[in-house]
Amino acid sequence: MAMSICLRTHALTLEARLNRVSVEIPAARCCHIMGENGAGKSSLLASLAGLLLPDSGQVLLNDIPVEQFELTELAGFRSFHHQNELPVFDLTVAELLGFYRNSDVTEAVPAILEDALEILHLLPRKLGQLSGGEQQRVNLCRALLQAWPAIEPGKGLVLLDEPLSGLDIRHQYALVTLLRSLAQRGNTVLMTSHDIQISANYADWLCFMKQGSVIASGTPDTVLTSSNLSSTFGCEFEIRHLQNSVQIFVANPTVNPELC
Ligand SMILES: Nc1ncnc2c1ncn2[C@@H]1O[C@H](COP(=O)(O)OP(=O)(O)OP(=O)(O)O)[C@@H](O)[C@H]1O
Repeated sequence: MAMSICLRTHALTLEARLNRVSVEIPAARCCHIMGENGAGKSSLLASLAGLLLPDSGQVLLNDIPVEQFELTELAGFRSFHHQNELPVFDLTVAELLGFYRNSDVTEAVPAILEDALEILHLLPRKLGQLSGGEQQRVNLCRALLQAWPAIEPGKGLVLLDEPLSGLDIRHQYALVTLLRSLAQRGNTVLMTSHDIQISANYADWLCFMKQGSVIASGTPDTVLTSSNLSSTFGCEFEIRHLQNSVQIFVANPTVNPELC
């Protein structure tokens, strides 16, 4: 297997966003970061990408401080997908992807990406005329295409902020299956997620955040507990283990009784 990328942070601190976060993300795994709104997931992801400088602490990428990499060097092997970032101007999908596609990539959309994201039929369309979910798929394709020469042989780092948001259920499952297979090739994949059910079943590694801190991280069989879920999200959960999957039920959602 190609050498894969490992990420580590040491006491990463960013005022009111990250509070001395020390966490290790294993190489060649698909890691899902979970937590309530404002927990610090996007801030951690952007710091790991080398795009957000901490007030103190460090991000190490294969044991090298991330700030020692030139941004152009990072862009060659690291994909970064933000939420809602498609440009508003009047480009077609083909024109946008053309800007980001590395010249080593010969296909308009590599087959493995097309299988999951279904982009080809959208190529002639204007960006401003796409639905929200179509825009999200194009945006994900753009991020992966940019570093595809590194990702294809399993040497990439893929960081995606809420990639499931806006996708229909079929595309959600197609995407998490794609991401798991990219990790199996050797890529290190990290994504934030609000879908506990999908993350419980498709992550190799889970990271739970609360109020700027990582409160648990590890393989699902070690950290996917009702106690960790309850500390992270502030409601009660029941976890049922089936033969090949895990089902999560919210046992006691915290809502205003007057609304029931
Ligand atoms: N650019 C910014 N400047 C200052 N504070 C910010 C900035 N962006 C986010 N924050 C704050 O930092 C904290 C963490 O935000 P972050 O976006 O990392 O959370 P998140 O876990 O990704 O949330 P969500 O699930 O809502 O996307 C929040 O309190 C947020 O209000």
